[in-house]
Amino acid sequence: MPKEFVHSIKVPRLYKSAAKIIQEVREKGGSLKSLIYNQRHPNKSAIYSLCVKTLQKEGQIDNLINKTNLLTNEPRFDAWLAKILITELLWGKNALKTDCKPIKIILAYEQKLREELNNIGVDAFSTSPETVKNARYVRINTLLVTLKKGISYFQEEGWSLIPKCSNYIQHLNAVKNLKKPNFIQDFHIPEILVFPPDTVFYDHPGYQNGEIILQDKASCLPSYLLNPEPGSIVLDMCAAPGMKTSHLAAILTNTGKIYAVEKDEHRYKTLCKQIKLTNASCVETINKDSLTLETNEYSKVEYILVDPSCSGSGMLDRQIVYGKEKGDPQRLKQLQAFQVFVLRHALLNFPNVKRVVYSTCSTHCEENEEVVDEILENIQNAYELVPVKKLLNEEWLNFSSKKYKCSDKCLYAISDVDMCNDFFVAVFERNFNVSLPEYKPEYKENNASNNKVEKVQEIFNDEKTITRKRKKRGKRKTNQENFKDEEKIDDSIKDVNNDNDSSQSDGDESSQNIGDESSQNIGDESSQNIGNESSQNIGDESSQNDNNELSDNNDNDNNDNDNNDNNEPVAKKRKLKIGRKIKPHIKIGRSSIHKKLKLPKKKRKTL
Ligand SMILES: C[S@@+](CC[C@H](N)C(=O)[O-])C[C@H]1O[C@@H](n2cnc3c(N)ncnc32)[C@H](O)[C@@H]1O
Repeated sequence: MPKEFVHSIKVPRLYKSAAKIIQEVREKGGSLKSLIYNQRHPNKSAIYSLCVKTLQKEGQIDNLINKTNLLTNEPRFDAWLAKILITELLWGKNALKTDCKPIKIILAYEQKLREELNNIGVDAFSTSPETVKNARYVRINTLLVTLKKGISYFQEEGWSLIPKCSNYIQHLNAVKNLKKPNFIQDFHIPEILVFPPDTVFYDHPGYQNGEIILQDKASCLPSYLLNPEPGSIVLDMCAAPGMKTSHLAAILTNTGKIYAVEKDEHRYKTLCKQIKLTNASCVETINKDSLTLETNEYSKVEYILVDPSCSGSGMLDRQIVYGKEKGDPQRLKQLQAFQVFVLRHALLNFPNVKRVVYSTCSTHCEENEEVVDEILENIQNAYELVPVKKLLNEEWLNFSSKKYKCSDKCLYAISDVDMCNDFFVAVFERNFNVSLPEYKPEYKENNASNNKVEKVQEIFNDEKTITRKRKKRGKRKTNQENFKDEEKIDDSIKDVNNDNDSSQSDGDESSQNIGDESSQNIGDESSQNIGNESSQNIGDESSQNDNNELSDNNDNDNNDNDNNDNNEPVAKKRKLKIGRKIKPHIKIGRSSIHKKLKLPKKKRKTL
């Protein structure tokens, strides 16, 4: 081929996509997993491992770029693509084989880069932990397939179920040492199966048709601890993308009712898809701000889940991108104000609620113990904060700090110990002998963000009082008036929420999905994976690329954006053969928790 044609060889799509993604993550704070799922690339796992590796090595790479003057000498070189290609060159296997111009440039710098890398040392400038490796959790969706059948599918695929352990510490050891082909049932939540970290289930037919859900154990704990009895009425106040809602529906065996409320319109659509995919027929989805729910209409609610927007600092995915975050104090205060506000609303405005669970995927006490402490002041004795240790038969290891009023009654999941995401859960139980305290907004003078939320709360309360008075007088608000009220509340709270939503979408189960792949790739196997997958792709993709330039360019344009918080592409309608639908749900032993939570059968009328 004549020389002049060489420059027309395109950069493999894998590298272009990965470069675009890390640019978005760094410049716009985008969620790594969402961005990857929004790609149409056939090998998301390869893109993910390449992006993760690049983000982890970013400090080193920046240093190498400076020392070698790469971008000064090549001013037209895209800096993000340079980072991706350097990663592939230095930490990939047999990488950078294509003859396109950017790759040729990087190869021309290879010797310098390697020399400088030796000078810098391996661990210098590393931005995030490289050893993040959690187990892979699969929740069997008992609304579509029995647990027994779900287990047997994996066994038929060559997996081998190892026996359950007799205590939690033994279980954790078993999970730490889990190697293919072994898997184990979770110690606490029977419908969760635990696989070795380097297991990929994205292409599993059961995942595609909703029979298995890739949900981290930590994210299953809130619904498990809320533990609504079949037939009861549940309110999920912050529902999208619906992982916990669908888990709750499974716990209810699709009996009773779940009101799943989601404020964000886009996320609401994802919620609806997830509910449909998982056959959670007892769920009624509501696209609304749960703070503006007309509580009279939901007066029969017995259980509430409050899983609000949070910093998401406990998510492995975030830790990969940002390292272990200290958290910006001002932002944490804003989040806290919002979290207190929603939780207080749940506890004090639904007269028949028996139990409320509050959860975050945050490691910050500002979003956890401090929220619970503030709430404890408000609720007086109308609720008891239940010691989670007891609910879990003493089989748990990490709890909230004793230096707070909530003491060690709340649960912490700690990734290094519990082999799942970091999570916080508090369980409140109603004491029907004490009437609910009046719901009064507090005004905090020295805290701007709190003021903002308290102001919203005041508006909200004023509106409620007006509504009540109007109702007493037999007057209903016009739709227009209602709309204006919502707007007012919305505007005031917008800033607080906007902040949260980007992070909270990373939050939750995210790690369970691509997260798992990340972990599978990060550790020892990372370089293997990057190497294998990317070099495999170079050839294929560049040839694909040559023919498909348009689709390549439109990578981000025509996406369905089906991803949820976990970045699971939900609602894939393809019906795959595995696992014929099996109607009813098997019985799962939750009686121990029910026994622990001795709830009065008689409900007192309050409010
Ligand atoms: C942490 S995510 C919830 C994850 C969800 N529970 C799950 O397990 O899939 C928080 C969600 O709450 C929503 N949200 C925040 N403020 C809300 C409000 N006032 N009313 C309803 N939804 C809200 C956010 O848009 C976001 O989708």
